[in-house]
Amino acid sequence: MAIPKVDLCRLDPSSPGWASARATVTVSMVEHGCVVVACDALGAELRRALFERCMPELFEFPAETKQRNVSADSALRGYVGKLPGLDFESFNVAEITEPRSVRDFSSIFWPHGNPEFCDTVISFVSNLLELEHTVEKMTLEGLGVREETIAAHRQTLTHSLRLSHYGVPEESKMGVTLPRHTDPSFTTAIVQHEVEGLEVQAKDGSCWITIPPEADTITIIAGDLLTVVTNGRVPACVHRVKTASNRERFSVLFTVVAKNGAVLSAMDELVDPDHPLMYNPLKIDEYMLFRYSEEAFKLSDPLEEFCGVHKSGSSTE
Ligand SMILES: O=C(O)CCC(=O)C(=O)O
Ligand SMILES: [Fe+2]
Repeated sequence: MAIPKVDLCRLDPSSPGWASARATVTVSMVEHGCVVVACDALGAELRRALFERCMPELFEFPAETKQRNVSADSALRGYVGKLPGLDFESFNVAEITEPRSVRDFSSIFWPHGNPEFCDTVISFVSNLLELEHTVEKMTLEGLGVREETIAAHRQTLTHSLRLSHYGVPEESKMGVTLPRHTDPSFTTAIVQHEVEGLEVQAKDGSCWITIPPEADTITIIAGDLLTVVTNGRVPACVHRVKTASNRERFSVLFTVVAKNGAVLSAMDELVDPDHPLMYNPLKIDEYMLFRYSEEAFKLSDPLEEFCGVHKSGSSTE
């Protein structure tokens, strides 16, 4: 099984192909909780600058330097070092659409500046922001959400960047370098480069579907927060990283998350007698604390446990 690829190259709402692309994006998001798009968001030169120069240089710095990528909000939004049994490390930079955030991050490593790094990341972010807007608009419009609701939803969003490095997988782990999970985001755009890894679980849980690292494609997966606002129409994508070819791997992720203090609830258009409310309103600060707790790590569906109507309905009766 493969996830079909949707061509969004040179497409805007006035293009003749918009409506059919929108329908395909919506079906893929509803069926798989993800969509693979062919797009011109990343040219060959931007890709090379990012993956062949910026990423290797960044991960070569010593651990003491890397650990200076922290966040005022929460340690979870900074550098995640190698955990026992997991040769995975990652930087997370919050509020990435602010050029100041890119410069502050780069100055940890290059106190005298690194214009190539900053320009590469700023171009990447601006292109991915546009792509993410398009996919979000298509998905929500395709589900029948009104323009005003989409505009109000945008006010709750902020964006972050995740730069990840995976070492050669241990033999005992069968190539799995990041175990099965969903993301606590609205959406995550995942850019792979040359080395395979991303796999999404089929809706019925029967198999893992490999997303090949093709140069012109970007995968956008739905996280828990999109499930809440779409009242369960878009399932959070269950995914993992498995590099069967046992190679080192880099990936870059552009993540759409909720602003601190946001309270998310299902969009009005998506709740009706045929689609009763599935999730109670979710306070993002509380959810993030819960998601990174030891308790939540053990759960197969932390969102349902946290705010599922079915679950809390039965416990408060
Ligand atoms: O590297 C990838 O392809 C996906 C990483 C991922 O799922 C994550 O960091 O949450
Ligand atoms: Fe993920």
